[in-house]
Amino acid sequence: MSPRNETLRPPEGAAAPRRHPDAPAPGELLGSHYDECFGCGGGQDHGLHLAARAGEGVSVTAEFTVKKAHQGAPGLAHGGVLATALDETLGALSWLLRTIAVTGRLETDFLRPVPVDTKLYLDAHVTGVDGRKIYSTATGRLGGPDGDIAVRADALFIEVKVDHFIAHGRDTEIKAAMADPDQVRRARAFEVNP
Ligand SMILES: CCCCCCCC/C=C\CCCCCCCC(=O)SCCNC(=O)CCNC(=O)[C@H](O)C(C)(C)COP(=O)(O)OP(=O)(O)OC[C@H]1O[C@@H](n2cnc3c(N)ncnc32)[C@H](O)[C@@H]1OP(=O)(O)O
Repeated sequence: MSPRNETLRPPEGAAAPRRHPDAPAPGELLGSHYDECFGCGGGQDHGLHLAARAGEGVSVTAEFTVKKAHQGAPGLAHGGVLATALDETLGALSWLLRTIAVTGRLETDFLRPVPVDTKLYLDAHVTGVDGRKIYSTATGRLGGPDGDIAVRADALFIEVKVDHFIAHGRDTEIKAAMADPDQVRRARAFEVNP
């Protein structure tokens, strides 16, 4: 499905996505980029605990089970939580590019309601790269990786350096992250030239 919004379509001359030679192998679990991340971190009780795996090329798959804490309407997932699942899955593509990137735009289509306790099967891939701009798309399906599409998104991520987080993050958390060798290792795993 091609993006409905022109600004999310890779422009003429954009480069084809290129998997970094040191990217995790297809099938490898990517792990969390930050333990306190609401999308993928183990340290957030009500977080999504989304688990992503490297796919072929510049693609990932991920799974997320909707919990009681994620409701909007009775027994149904909140749309913002579903958008977060898509955002997090798209963010995981950074591991394959070995580029740190943040979401600039995220356009989400909600096609079916998603009940509590449902497992959402997500996949995402990069569609093109234009300088710092990374174009990508994701879907979330019900029942299995080939099930009906419940949600989909097109996105534009923008490449940033670690300095982006150091400049904008709250001091307490940045200091703690910088003092944690495991966190520094994870940040470096995203960057070709840290
Ligand atoms: C050692 C300790 C340190 C810790 C390290 C931790 C490691 C963590 C590792 C990995 C983290 C990954 C986390 C993933 C989590 C999931 C994803 C999220 O939810 S991310 C959060 C939500 N997003 C934001 O908070 C962005 C907020 N926005 C910004 O900060 C800026 O706007 C930013 C960086 C996106 C761009 O600002 P500019 O000043 O750098 O660059 P400009 O010139 O404005 O944009 C560059 C190009 O992109 C276009 N652009 C930018 N934003 C756009 C937009 N919204 N729509 C269309 N185009 C846009 C511009 O038009 C420009 O294009 P032209 O080069 O002129 O062609």
